[in-house]
Amino acid sequence: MPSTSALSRLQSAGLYALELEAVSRHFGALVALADINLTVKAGERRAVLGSNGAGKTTLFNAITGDFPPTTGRVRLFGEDVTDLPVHERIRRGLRRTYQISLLFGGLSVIDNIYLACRGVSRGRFSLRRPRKDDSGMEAAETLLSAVHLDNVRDTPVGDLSHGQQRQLEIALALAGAPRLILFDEPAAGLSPTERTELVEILQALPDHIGFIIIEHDMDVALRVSESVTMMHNGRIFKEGTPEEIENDPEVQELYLGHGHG
Ligand SMILES: Nc1ncnc2c1ncn2[C@@H]1O[C@H](COP(=O)(O)OP(=O)(O)OP(=O)(O)O)[C@@H](O)[C@H]1O
Repeated sequence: MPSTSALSRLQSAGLYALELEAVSRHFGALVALADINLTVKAGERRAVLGSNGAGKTTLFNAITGDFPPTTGRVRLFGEDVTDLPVHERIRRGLRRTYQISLLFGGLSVIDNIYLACRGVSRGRFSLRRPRKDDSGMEAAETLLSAVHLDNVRDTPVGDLSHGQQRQLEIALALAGAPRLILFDEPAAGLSPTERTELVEILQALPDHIGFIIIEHDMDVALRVSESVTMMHNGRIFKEGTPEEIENDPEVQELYLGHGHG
């Protein structure tokens, strides 16, 4: 993983983690994304906001390749990945979390993280129980702490609270060497205390890991991001700093005034 000084070199060299050029996505006659131009710098933390149906998840699907764009180009770290499958984008450091849980409920917390670490490593996979000095296990222990789950290390995932499961999903997204993570509504269904913990976890991520967060909770979204993209009807409606977006009268009229967050 690059260090912080490597990050500043990348940024001063003008390297973008993500560049979307005239990206659109149609579902039959429905235009879910229309002519999206978006750049995210290496290490940048960006919130994507917008009301239901604005196109936020479709945007994530276009970036990951789950649903490739109908037109337009997607570049990751300077490389055109528009025609590459999902796993090739993962190899290049892209990760995502989903609104629905994809955890192995019968396995322990540490085993879920270990499997994620092994899944993205290039070594041979073994069904034997890992040794303590297994490098995948060391990485898993580090991620366990990063998401504040040390106290439930050996607990079956099915016995975790909803909030702990969301924290575990973040650990899985951190497996390997992520450079850009897409978080899809990580605060959904969390209690106020769990939201505070989520903010702490996201704020403490290493500087070189950039992320884009879709989040209806404005407080969470604005506290963890340095830039904000507002979407409306499949288009980018506004971009700015969290302060600019929060104080923008049009944003307030369109979004904040309608009971979101
Ligand atoms: N697989 C699909 N097939 C058909 N229409 C789809 C599909 N996925 C999304 N859409 C439509 O595209 C539009 C954008 O949906 P999208 O899920 O991206 O919005 P969103 O901003 O993520 O909303 P939410 O906040 O509710 O998750 C909506 O009109 C939705 O119904």
